[in-house]
Amino acid sequence: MRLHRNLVFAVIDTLDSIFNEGAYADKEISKTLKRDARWGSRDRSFIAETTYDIVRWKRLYSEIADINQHYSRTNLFRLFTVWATLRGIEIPDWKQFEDTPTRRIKGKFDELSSIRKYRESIPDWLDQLGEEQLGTEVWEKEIAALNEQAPVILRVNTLQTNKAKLQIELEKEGIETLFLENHPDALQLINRANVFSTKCFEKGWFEVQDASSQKVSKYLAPKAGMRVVDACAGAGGKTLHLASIMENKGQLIALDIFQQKLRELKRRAKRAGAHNIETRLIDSTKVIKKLHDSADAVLIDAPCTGLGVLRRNPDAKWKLKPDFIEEITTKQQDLLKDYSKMLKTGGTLVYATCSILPLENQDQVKRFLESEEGTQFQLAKEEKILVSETGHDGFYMAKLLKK
Ligand SMILES: C[S@@+](CC[C@H](N)C(=O)[O-])C[C@H]1O[C@@H](n2cnc3c(N)ncnc32)[C@H](O)[C@@H]1O
Repeated sequence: MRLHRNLVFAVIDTLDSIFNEGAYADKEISKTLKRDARWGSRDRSFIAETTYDIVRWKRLYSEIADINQHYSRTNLFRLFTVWATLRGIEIPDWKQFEDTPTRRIKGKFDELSSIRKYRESIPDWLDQLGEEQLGTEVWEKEIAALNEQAPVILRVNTLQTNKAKLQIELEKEGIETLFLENHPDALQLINRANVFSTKCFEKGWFEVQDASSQKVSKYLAPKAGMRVVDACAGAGGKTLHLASIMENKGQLIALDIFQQKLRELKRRAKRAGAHNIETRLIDSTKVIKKLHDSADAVLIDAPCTGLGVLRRNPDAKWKLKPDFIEEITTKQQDLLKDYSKMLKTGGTLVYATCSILPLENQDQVKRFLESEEGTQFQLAKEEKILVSETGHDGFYMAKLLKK
């Protein structure tokens, strides 16, 4: 592979924003990809995948390249050199690479590979927490699986089409897919491709959504005609799925504390042809109080560490801080106590996270059931999904019934 100057510079600029300005990798990569309309699909995937790789392996590569914290442009080129050398890519004789030692990279890689925190490129505190929470054997498998690239999975929008038709139409647009066993609405791409530029996407025939995430709305299993609340709806990944399960019938109330996310949800709902969604911004406690004792089903897709989706957001390894764990677990418990009040007697509550840590999952549900607010609920079932066992994102979901 020959390295092209403008693509390598695009990677370095993107890393600079992510490591030095706190930008989110996915957003920064999308921004970079808009920079040059002449870039073809190979160029774009080089930029995206190389950036993600270097973000994912930041600690390991920094240790190999002897970089302590400061990510100057010279140091970013050093990280790039480690990435390229480990892949057997020849380093060009540009002046930016003059100070980047290529000798000993492979030797240092082998040496560091015996130490988990370097091999898996993870901060000490997170490595310890993962081990404490899951046990050594499970954690080792899980963190290794979380460092792999995730497949692209689509959810067919059954309001517009069906899986077989979508597969045929995508094939006509040059995109081959597979059905996934036990995931009735899912199609997995055989090769990565920019699905957002397809006609099928424009027509609202699918959304990109991991297979584990697709299980959450099915877990709630709302019926057409019900009143359903998606309490942490964000930009609506699960709301749109709920609307299609409800066949556009009944009332689906999507809540969030960010107006901007709800605006994006509305835009996506229009494309998907989902007509039964009403968005409401939580700007005071009144919004929730008004809904007390009124819903047949409530989904709390809670904010969390996102440790189950590290394959897609590897920068979370560096952005998460130990203090956040306490903050987020307190918030999750408050959400369970406050938002469960929206359910009617006999209603169904699903609590879900994209985390693999018991302290955000089963421990939260147990604590809730032992609290005053939780006495009216009973646990019907729960499911823990590990990437190492399923190949799909790490998730947790619990179904609770209001007595
Ligand atoms: C895991 S994300 C939701 C993802 C979304 N359900 C989806 O499937 O695309 C959690 C969401 O909770 C929202 N959130 C944070 N605090 C909240 C609160 N107090 N009440 C409601 N939503 C909140 C965040 O803005 C974020 O959109």
